[in-house]
Amino acid sequence: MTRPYTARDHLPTTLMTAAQVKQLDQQAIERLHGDGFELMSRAGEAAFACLLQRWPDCDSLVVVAGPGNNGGDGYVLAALACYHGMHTQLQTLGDHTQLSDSAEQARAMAQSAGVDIVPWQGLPDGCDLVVDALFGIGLNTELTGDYAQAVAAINAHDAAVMALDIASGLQADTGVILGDAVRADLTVTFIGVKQGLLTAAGPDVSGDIAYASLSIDGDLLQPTPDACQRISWHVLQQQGSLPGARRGNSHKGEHGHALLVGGNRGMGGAIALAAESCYRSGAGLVSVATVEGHVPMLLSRRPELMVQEVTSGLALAPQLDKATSIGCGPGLGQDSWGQLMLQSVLASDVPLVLDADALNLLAKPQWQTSFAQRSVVLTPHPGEAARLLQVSREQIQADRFASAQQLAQRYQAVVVLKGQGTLVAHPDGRLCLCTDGNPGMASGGMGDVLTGVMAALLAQGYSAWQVAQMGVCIHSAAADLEAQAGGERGLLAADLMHSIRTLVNL
Ligand SMILES: NC(=O)C1=CN([C@@H]2O[C@H](COP(=O)(O)OP(=O)(O)OC[C@H]3O[C@@H](n4cnc5c(N)ncnc54)[C@H](OP(=O)(O)O)[C@@H]3O)[C@@H](O)[C@H]2O)[C@H](O)CC1
Ligand SMILES: [K+]
Repeated sequence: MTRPYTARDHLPTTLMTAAQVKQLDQQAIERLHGDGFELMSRAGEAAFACLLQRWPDCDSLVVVAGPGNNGGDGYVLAALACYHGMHTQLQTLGDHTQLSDSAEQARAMAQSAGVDIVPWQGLPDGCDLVVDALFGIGLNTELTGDYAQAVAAINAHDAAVMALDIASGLQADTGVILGDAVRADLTVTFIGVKQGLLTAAGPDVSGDIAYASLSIDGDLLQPTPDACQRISWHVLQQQGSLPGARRGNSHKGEHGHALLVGGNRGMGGAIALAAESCYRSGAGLVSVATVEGHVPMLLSRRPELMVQEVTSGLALAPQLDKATSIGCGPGLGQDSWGQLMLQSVLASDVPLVLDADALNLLAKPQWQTSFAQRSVVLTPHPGEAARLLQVSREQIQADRFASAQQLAQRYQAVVVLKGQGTLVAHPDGRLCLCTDGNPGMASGGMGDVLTGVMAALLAQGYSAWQVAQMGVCIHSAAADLEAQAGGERGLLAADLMHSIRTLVNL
């Protein structure tokens, strides 16, 4: 059994915004007695080392350098490539007479190394590698004019692409693309891993990510309380934060009793998936409250389940009394039955995970509530999040970090904002980003499986904050293991069950 470990697991667990990195840049430069060129040289050297490791046979490259210090990094790298005997051309965009002192020194270094420095003229055929030194964390508006043309030319060229610090066009804080963005095979990011590399469009354009601290003093790299933390199954396992194997003398009563509410007419599969993943995640007992007609299907699939056909909120009450956690939403529907079920669930104080139609009902004005005194996890995808905040899906995705935090604040619950680079937000402002997961998860039922995992962990007594992090990482890591075994396309929600069981025991 391979343990989940992705290419992102070698990255630091503290993620940063552009402002936080800029502040570190300045502090580091102060400690270098104002010598910004020293730091820029280290950036160019680190990037060149990654180039040699990734493309040892690279013989010719074109560096596309912008008007700022990202361009400065490019000049340093070009000089090193030239010293190394590579055929090196550097094409400049923007007014190079406006270069900072550090970048001016780097330009002089490239000139003395014999780099062929010319204004932007398009990319020659036959070069092995294009280095994107157009923009880094100073990008502040959409790319236009020559910059947009250069990005399009880089993306159209058949050479490999290495981005310095961040793919140009990608917004460092949100992972949103400003107009267009370079699509890199490798991004070498400096000093701090920008949070935008790992969510929204970041993973689509960054390629593999290498991190270089530039040997700045360790005390500068200590995580700040408001920094977003990177999590994964591997990270949680290293921290000893996963359930792990059970003690010998335990019995089912100790592992909680989860109640799953949903499976309206025509949606029995959703609650079946949630119920099975709940058992597979270690719940001692799992009950299901659903509509008439689903009992045979559920019991034939999972005879261990206790299934009740519930027709009213009153009939749900005995189930609620016995439960140590509730998962409400998979296949719930928004008709009168679904509303009756949600009404009873909200009236209870049992730890709760809400998903799918439970969230869509909660978003309606007449359902508005908050959960300050209850252990609750909400698990919206961007569309459900948009309804919960009465904004558009585009607005949610425009700044996923802010959206997740707004939701947590608004509902006083832990929020899982699903999607590429799933985010976990706490009402007190804490924020995590999960780097496990893959596009194969965009298939029906994956959210139902996650609800079951979370209901099981809540039933076992973990806090909502622990449950959200563990649940997301176990669920995504299981999907990674299944995708590695059989491919992302055609990955089905039910495929995760075996790996979920394995990952809660490792
Ligand atoms: N010594 C250091 O600080 C180190 C920095 N590193 C590298 O530097 C970049 C950050 O460099 P910076 O100069 O702040 O900005 P950029 O190079 O990313 O951008 C250049 C300037 O371009 C302007 N800009 C922004 N957006 C656009 C746009 N859409 N179109 C045209 N021009 C744009 C902007 O200037 P303004 O005057 O408009 O603000 C930018 O300043 C960092 O990413 C690292 O690569 C070293 O790595 C470490 C040392
Ligand atoms: K760049």
